[in-house]
Amino acid sequence: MKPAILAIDQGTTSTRAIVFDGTMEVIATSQQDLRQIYPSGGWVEHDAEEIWRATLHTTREALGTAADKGFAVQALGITNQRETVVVWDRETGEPIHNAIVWQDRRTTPQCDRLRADGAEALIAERTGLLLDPYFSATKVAWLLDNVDGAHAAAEEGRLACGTIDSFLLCRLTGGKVHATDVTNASRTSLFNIRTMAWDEDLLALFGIPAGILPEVRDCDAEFGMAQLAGSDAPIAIRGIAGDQQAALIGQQCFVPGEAKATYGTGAFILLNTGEEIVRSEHRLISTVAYRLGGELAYALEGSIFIAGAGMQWLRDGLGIVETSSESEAMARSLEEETDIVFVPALTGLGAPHWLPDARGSIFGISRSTGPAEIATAMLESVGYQTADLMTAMASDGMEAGTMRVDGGMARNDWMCQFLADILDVPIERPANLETTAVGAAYIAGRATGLIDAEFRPARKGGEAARFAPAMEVDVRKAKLARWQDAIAATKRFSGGG
Ligand SMILES: Nc1ncnc2c1ncn2[C@@H]1O[C@H](COP(=O)(O)OP(=O)(O)O)[C@@H](O)[C@H]1O
Ligand SMILES: O=P(O)(O)OC[C@H](O)CO
Repeated sequence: MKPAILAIDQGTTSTRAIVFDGTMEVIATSQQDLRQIYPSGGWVEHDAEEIWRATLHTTREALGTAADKGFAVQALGITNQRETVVVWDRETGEPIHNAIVWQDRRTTPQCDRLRADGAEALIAERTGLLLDPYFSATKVAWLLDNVDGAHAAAEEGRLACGTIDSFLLCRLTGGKVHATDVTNASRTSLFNIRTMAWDEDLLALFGIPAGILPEVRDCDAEFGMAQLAGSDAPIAIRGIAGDQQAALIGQQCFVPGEAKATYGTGAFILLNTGEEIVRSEHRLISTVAYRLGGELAYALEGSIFIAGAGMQWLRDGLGIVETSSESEAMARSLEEETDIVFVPALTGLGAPHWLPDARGSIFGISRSTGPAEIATAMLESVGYQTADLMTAMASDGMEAGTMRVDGGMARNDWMCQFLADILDVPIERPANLETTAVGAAYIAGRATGLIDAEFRPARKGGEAARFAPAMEVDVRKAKLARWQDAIAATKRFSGGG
């Protein structure tokens, strides 16, 4: 049997298992959608058991296909939606509640209280993050405060908590390993990105007992062995990274100044800043990019909460598009530029605004507005939000000359061209858009010697697509100005500006 590497990519909307060979060629894939649970306005949950079942199902399928093709998986990398938290019983392994998802806004009041108490500066200084319900700490505190007996159980050491990587790792190792990696830890608001350790002052601030937290390891550490159906032997877990950091690795943005943008449920732009923690003056966050082979790198990040999720809402909520991919033909069908502006603040606004209470708006509609105009405005909103982040990065002295894109929504050629036009930079898209899984497999493959550290997988798999800016300057400026007006109006309407 030939050696192979398995990546588990547990995303917001689906769980994927992808098997790669030593040259990062895809051997087998399996994917299962994940149910979104909306118990109340602004609340978003996932069933952690469903995530676990999907992990078992997809890995079994992918390992089976790989075996049929003569491949035996020898290393496993995990990558995951970040910030989403699970609290579980150490004894039984059972979650005490649904996972609270990164998009969930229920802890806005807690964040407001902490801000009023003047905690924001300390949090920013230690973690590189801002005070926002997006990050894990207030979600964990909410679970401990709202599930019967949880606080006492946590104090007595009977509970464990972690991001999705940590929950899956615990399950995959039969409850033996309670750990996470530096990238996921850096998203919690509890991890000091200078000392690279949990921060006691922050734990006290958020009211979280240290005993429930996982041990933090490098991305390419030894994380234990997984016994999976479909594999004769236990598989070494040798890689963990949050999905956006894994995409940065998968796109090989290893040199300071290199950046990528991933368009999935949300959209996340990460720019490698090397050994330096770059502090943004424009409300971007500093985060850990990776620690690989002992080398620590940081990133500057802009986080957009609604990208593909907007298209999902048009499909599942409004029913005005049948499939996400149909939006491309709809945008092409318009005979002239749309001047409709859609501010998709469906779960608040992320960077650079950070307004959890903001809600969406659509400007400029008329009797002739139909599904195609709305879908196009939704696609354009992704470009405008990206432009805001690129402007913020440039103002912080970090200019990206080109942008490497990936994620499910980057399949949309119309949107990639609009990105090139509105950002006025070339857009590069790799042949394999699953760069998140590539990144996770690359970490595990490199750690086990199955792939060479110098190997650059994004260059593989055929020609990457390139989209060159083609929009007239005046059109671009007018469009960006209209977007800024719409943002200002949305902020005013939401009481934030
Ligand atoms: N051709 C397309 N045009 C627009 N949006 C798309 C297209 N294909 C997929 N999407 C959107 O991309 C998202 C899926 O991307 P994916 O990277 O799998 O997300 P995640 O990792 O967040 O679960 C969905 O929100 C979907 O609506
Ligand atoms: O699951 P994705 O790809 O939408 O990524 C979610 C992010 O990690 C949230 O920070």
